[in-house]
Amino acid sequence: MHAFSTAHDASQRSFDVAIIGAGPGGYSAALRAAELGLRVALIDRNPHPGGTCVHRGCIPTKALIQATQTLDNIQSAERYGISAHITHIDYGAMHNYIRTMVRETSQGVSGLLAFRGVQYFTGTASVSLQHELSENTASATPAESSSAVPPNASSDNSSDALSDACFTVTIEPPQPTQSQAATSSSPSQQHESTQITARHVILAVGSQAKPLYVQGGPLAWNQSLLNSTGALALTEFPQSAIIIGSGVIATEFASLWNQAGVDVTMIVRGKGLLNSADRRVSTVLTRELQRQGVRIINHRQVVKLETGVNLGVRMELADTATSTAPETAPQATSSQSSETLEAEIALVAIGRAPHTHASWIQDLHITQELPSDTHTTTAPISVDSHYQTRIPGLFAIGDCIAGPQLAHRAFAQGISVAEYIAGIASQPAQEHSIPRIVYASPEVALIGLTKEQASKQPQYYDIHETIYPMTANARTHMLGQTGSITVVSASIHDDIHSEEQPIVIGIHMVGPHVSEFASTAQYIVGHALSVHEASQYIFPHPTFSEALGEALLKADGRPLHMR
Ligand SMILES: Cc1cc2nc3c(=O)[nH]c(=O)nc-3n(C[C@H](O)[C@H](O)[C@H](O)COP(=O)(O)OP(=O)(O)OC[C@H]3O[C@@H](n4cnc5c(N)ncnc54)[C@H](O)[C@@H]3O)c2cc1C
Ligand SMILES: NC(=O)c1ccc[n+]([C@@H]2O[C@H](COP(=O)([O-])OP(=O)(O)OC[C@H]3O[C@@H](n4cnc5c(N)ncnc54)[C@H](O)[C@@H]3O)[C@@H](O)[C@H]2O)c1
Repeated sequence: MHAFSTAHDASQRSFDVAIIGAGPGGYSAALRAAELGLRVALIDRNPHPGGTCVHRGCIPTKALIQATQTLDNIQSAERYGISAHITHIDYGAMHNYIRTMVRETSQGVSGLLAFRGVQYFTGTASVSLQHELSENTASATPAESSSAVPPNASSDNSSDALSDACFTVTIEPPQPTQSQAATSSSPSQQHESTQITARHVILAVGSQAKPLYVQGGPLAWNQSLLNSTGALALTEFPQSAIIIGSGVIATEFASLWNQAGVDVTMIVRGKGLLNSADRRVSTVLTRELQRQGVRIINHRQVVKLETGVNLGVRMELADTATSTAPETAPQATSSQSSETLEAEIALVAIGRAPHTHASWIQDLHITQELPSDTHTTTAPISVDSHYQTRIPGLFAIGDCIAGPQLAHRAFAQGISVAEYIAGIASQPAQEHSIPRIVYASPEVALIGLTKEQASKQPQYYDIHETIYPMTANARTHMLGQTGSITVVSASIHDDIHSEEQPIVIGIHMVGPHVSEFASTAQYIVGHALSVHEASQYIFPHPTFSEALGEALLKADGRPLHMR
C-alpha cells in the first residue's frame, strides 16, 4: 500500500518532481508523473487535495446549481400538468449535500494519489535553487527551443538521478488555529518546517479573487461584500444581491440565485453579459436572464460603497459611458449623474489574479511584467510551450500562468508537463479550442474564434457566420426554452487546406445542456474539420446535441429542419 502521508524519513525527502499546489493542475501532474514511475511530492496548505476547483469552485458551485435547478424544475412543473409547490428549504441539508460532494470528490483524489504512491505534504511551500544558476542555464525569457528535448527524469536509477537535485522546497506547517494552539501539548512541534529536494518543480499555485478598487483603494471582503468563496459560505440565500461583474462567476451566481428567488441586480461595466463572447450568445444569454427576472444595469461602475454589520451594502454608481442608457432602471434613487443601490449582500466577480505575490516567487524572477492596469497586483508566471519557466527544471501550469482559468485546461497541462518531465514527447494542451462553459440557465459553451476575432487574424479569409436558433430543436422546444448556435467558418491560407473547403474555426452555443456536447465542438474546431466534413456527423434524434448537427448542415448550405 502506498503512503499518502506526511512521514519524512531521509529516503522520502528527495524527489524527481515536487509539485506546489494540489488543485487540478498540481494533482493531475502528480498522478501522471507517478504513473510514469517518477517519485513525486505534492504539497498544499490544505490537507485535502483539490484546490479551488474542488473546495471553492467547480464542485460546490455546480452542486449548488443542481439544487437551485431542482427548485426551478419544481416551479415550472405546471407546464407538464404536474402540480407541485415548494413548502420549505432546509438550508442545513442543502449545505450538507454540497459539503458531502466536496468531501467525497477530495477523498476520491486522495485515494488516487495514495494508490499511485504520491507523497503528500501539508503546509505552505517555498522554493529555492540549490545552486546559483549560471548565465548559461537560466534565460531571460522561457526558451521555446528547449521544447525539443525533454529533460528525461526517469527515476530508474533514482540514487544517481536524485543526487543532482536542483531545488529545495521548504514546507512550513499550517498555523494552528487558536483553539488547536490552546489544546496542543507540544506546540513547538507544529512549527517545525520540513525540507525536501527535487530535480524538477511544478508551480500550480492557482489564483485568487481580484478585489474591487473604489476611490483608489481595494475594498476588504466582509460579511456583506463577498467574493465567490464568501458567497458559497452563505448559510442561506440572501433576500437581495448586487453582483458586480459580467463574466462567468457573475453570470452563474446571478442565474442560480435568481432561480432560488433572490432579487438579483447585476452591475455591468460594458454592455451585456460575457461581452467578449460571440455577440449573439451574449445577447441571447442577457435577454434570457432578464426575462427570468435578473436586473442588468449596463455601463455603470461603483464609485462609492459602504457596508456594515447587519446593514447590508449600499453603493453609488456612475456612468461608464454617457451615450447609452441602462436597459433596466435600478430600484433605488437615481439622478442623472449617479444612482444609489442597496442590497443584503454584494458579490464582486471581476476576475481572478494569479497567486504569485509570495516573495520567493518574486525572487525567482519568473513572472511577466505587470500589466499597465494599476489594479492588478500580481502577474502570471511566464512559461514556454512546455510550461517551463526561464529556469530549467522549474515549470508552471494552471491559473498561475496566462490564459483561460479552467480546471480542464489545468488537467491537460498537468498531464502534458508530467510527460515532458518523464521524457515523453508530449503535446502541449491545445489552447485554441478549449471549451469555456458557463453553467447558467441557459448554459453557454464557447469554442474557438468569434467572427470578430477571426477577422483580426490575417490567415483567415471569407469568414462566415451561420446562426441556428435552438427553438427549432425538438428537445429545447419541449422544455419551453430557447437558445442559439453560431458556427464560424473561414478559408485559410496554409499548405494543408484547399481554398474550396472552408473550415470550422468557432462554435458558440447558448441553450439547454450545451455543455454536454461542447467536446464534439472542440473536436471539430481542434481538428480544423471542413464545414462539409463536420456536417456529415450523425447526431441522435431527438437530442439537444442535434441542434449542433443542424447548425453544421445549415453552414454547409444543406439546412434540414429550417428554411
Ligand atoms: C467559483 C468558481 C467556480 C469555478 N467553476 C469552474 C468550473 O465549473 N469549471 C472549470 O473548468 N473551472 C472552474 N473554476 C476555475 C477552476 O477552479 C480553476 O481554473 C482551477 O481550480 C485552477 O487549478 P490550479 O491547479 O491552477 O489552481 P487551484 O485549484 O487554485 O489550486 C492551487 C492550490 O495551490 C495551493 N497553494 C498555493 N500556494 C501554495 C504554497 N505556497 N504552498 C502550498 N500550497 C499552495 C492552494 O492552497 C491551492 O489548493 C471555478 C473557479 C471559481 C472561483
Ligand atoms: N464555468 C466555469 O468554467 C467557470 C466558473 C467560474 C469561474 N471560472 C473561471 O474563474 C475565472 C474568474 O471568473 P470571473 O467571473 O471572476 O472572471 P471573468 O474574467 O470571467 O469576468 C470578469 C468580468 O469582470 C469585469 N470587470 C473587470 N474589472 C471590473 C471592474 N473593476 N468593475 C466592473 N467589472 C469589471 C470584466 O469586464 C469581465 O466581464 C474565469 O477566468 C473563469 O475561467 C470558470
